[in-house]
Amino acid sequence: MITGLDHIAVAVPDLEKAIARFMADFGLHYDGSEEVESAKTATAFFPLKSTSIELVSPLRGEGPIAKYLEKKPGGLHHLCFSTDDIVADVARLKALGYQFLADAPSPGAHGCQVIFIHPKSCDGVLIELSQPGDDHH
Ligand SMILES: CC[C@H](C(=O)O)C(=O)SCCNC(=O)CCNC(=O)[C@H](O)C(C)(C)COP(=O)(O)OP(=O)(O)OC[C@H]1O[C@@H](n2cnc3c(N)ncnc32)[C@H](O)[C@@H]1OP(=O)(O)O
Ligand SMILES: [Co+2]
Repeated sequence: MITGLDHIAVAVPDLEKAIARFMADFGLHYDGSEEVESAKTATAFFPLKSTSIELVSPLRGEGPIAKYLEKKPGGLHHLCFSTDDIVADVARLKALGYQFLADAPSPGAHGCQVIFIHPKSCDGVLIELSQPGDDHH
């Protein structure tokens, strides 16, 4: 079931510039970057008490964030909820009529299994569900 808010994602055109901004201007702890090949997205995380800010950026100019940035200079991109049983939550939400953007969870950052719900299923907000991998502490 949903156990918490895993992260809020901000789409940025220039990941390095945004990392420097969140470190220098907002004093957040930069926890490293990760290029998620399967999602064609470059990510950088700034853990906060019990959640994180995730920066998401095109990977080599490609991926869903590239498309998103064609229309907007950047912005709040998605909410990600942590779950301790992503398969059960997908089945439950599908039965409630939510449209998922994939048939099954796929690898996300930090070895998590993730899946997305179409914005039109949730008042225009893109929702991600994320289940930590086995080695997640
Ligand atoms: C998984 C690695 C990492 C992690 O946390 O571990 C990440 O979070 S990676 C993040 C990037 N990956 C994704 O976003 C995957 C899911 N996203 C998608 O499949 C697409 O971006 C999708 C389906 C949300 C939109 O696809 P696309 O842009 O090709 O379609 P449209 O432009 O036609 O958009 C359809 C409709 O949705 C609105 N839209 C698009 N993006 C968002 C958004 N982030 N939040 C809210 N609404 C969004 C768009 O404006 C269109 O609305 P309409 O009214 O029809 O114009
Ligand atoms: Co995310």
